[in-house]
Amino acid sequence: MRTAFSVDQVRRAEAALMAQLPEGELMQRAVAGLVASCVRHLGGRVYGKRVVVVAGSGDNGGDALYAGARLARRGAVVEAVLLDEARAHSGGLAALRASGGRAANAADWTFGGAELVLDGVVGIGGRGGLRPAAAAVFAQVERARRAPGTGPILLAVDIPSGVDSDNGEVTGPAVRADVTVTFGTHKPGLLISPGAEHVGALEFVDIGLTPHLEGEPVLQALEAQDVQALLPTASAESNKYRRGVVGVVAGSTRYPGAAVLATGSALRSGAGAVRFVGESEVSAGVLAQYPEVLIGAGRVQSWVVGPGIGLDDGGQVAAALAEQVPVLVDADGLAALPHPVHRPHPTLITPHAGEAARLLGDPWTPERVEATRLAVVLELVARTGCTVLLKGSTTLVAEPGNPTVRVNPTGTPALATAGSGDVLSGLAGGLLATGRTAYDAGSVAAYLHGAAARELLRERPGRQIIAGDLVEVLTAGAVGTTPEPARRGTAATPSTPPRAPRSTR
Ligand SMILES: NC(=O)C1=CN([C@@H]2O[C@H](COP(=O)(O)OP(=O)(O)OC[C@H]3O[C@@H](n4cnc5c(N)ncnc54)[C@H](OP(=O)(O)O)[C@@H]3O)[C@@H](O)[C@H]2O)[C@@H](O)CC1
Ligand SMILES: [K+]
Repeated sequence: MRTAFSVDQVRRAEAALMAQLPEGELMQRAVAGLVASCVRHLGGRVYGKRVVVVAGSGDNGGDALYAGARLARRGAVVEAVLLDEARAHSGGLAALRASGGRAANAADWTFGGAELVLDGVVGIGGRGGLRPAAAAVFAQVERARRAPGTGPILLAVDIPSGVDSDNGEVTGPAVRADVTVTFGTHKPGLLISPGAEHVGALEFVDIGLTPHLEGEPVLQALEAQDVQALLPTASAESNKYRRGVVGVVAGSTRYPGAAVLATGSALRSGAGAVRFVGESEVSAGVLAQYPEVLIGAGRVQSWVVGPGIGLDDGGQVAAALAEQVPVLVDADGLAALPHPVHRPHPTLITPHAGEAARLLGDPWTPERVEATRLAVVLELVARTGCTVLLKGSTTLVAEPGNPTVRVNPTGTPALATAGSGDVLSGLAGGLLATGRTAYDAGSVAAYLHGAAARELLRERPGRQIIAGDLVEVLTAGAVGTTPEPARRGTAATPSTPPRAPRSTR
């Protein structure tokens, strides 16, 4: 499980650890890891390489300047761009100069080419977007990166400057890195969109902070082995009723496909059986595709209600909520959700940004939801009393009474396709029938759903995924539970899901 902690938690842990260490030791640990990463990204050869260090006035700038100094000592040609010379990190700047590096003021600087650019403008002390001087520097770097030929690798120190560490919000210009090297713990802003799209490949440097991090993490990201452990296992005495029956109320004559997709993925969720309830024409379509489905009302261990049902004038949502079993409400069903929901059984809702905005009401818009996803998922939990899975590029799952939000690391923009949400609902609803909590069912389903898409993209890069393909590859337990190697992101293609080479925190 990867976890992420707030700036406050990091600051307290840092103070506790620093009290045990000689002055400057912690920063030098961070710098050592940073330099190792720079060397790797320079292809192992530093001598003669041109490195630009963009340094702000805090310790993030200090990290970058010390790294520049070490690279200069190994023969790199290092130029520091200082955003505020008078306030630059004095130790770092002195070290850089002593190692033969040059320093320029941002106002007088023009980019003359480099193999590597370090973003040391701000780290966890940053507030808001890049200020104009820093924005102008990175605009030059961006132009060089977009020009034909090989532009520099842009490596962010701790967090891409302009991204809010605590929540991934980006309220102004922000660095879009190829690589981010983060220290001590992951920060929520590295894992949640839109910030996550600025990170590139995420690398983690252990500086010994972990034992000092107190309180619950802000975020958890399941990893392959966590998902494996949370999946239902069929035992020798399993039968379909023991493994759980999931009831699906989905589709309509207008949207018959939603019924087929949600049922198909529910069948592959690990539940023992799927019961479908819907209009007779729609039921016939489902049965034609999946003869193993039970048709019509009956006992279930969970309900999925909402995908493609259209306007819920028949009280289908209310009827499901009245039963003594876990319920997942999605899509059209969300419009009929009487909230706050008061029931003693797990209730999972799975809105996308538009549905979330509608649930929250004025002045929320889908754009505002996308920009402030962490705050939104927590607000939805508070208002509805449900476990909430907020769909999107970095799907979040939050539950009442738990301060830790789960973020899904396997999402891909390729999942933004019609019917994809219906597949997710069937899968999560099926996991609910097997006895998983709403929190686990939602986060495991999101993981497998994303992993299925990645599987398809691996088979045929660039393919257009259709929801039916996802159903085909979704075999809970078989898909997406093998870790992938870290990949390098680029500015043009937003970050691959963060995967740290060495990481528990
Ligand atoms: N914690 C740890 O365990 C370790 C931490 N380490 C490192 O320390 C970093 C934290 O350093 P930090 O506390 O000095 O803050 P930092 O991020 O450099 O920013 C503060 C400065 O930025 C400025 N500023 C603010 N917003 C701005 C903006 N939008 N645009 C431009 N400027 C802006 C603000 O200026 P002001 O607002 O006063 O004008 C202030 O001067 C951390 O990320 C990591 O890299 C490692 O060395 C070791 C282990
Ligand atoms: K930075």
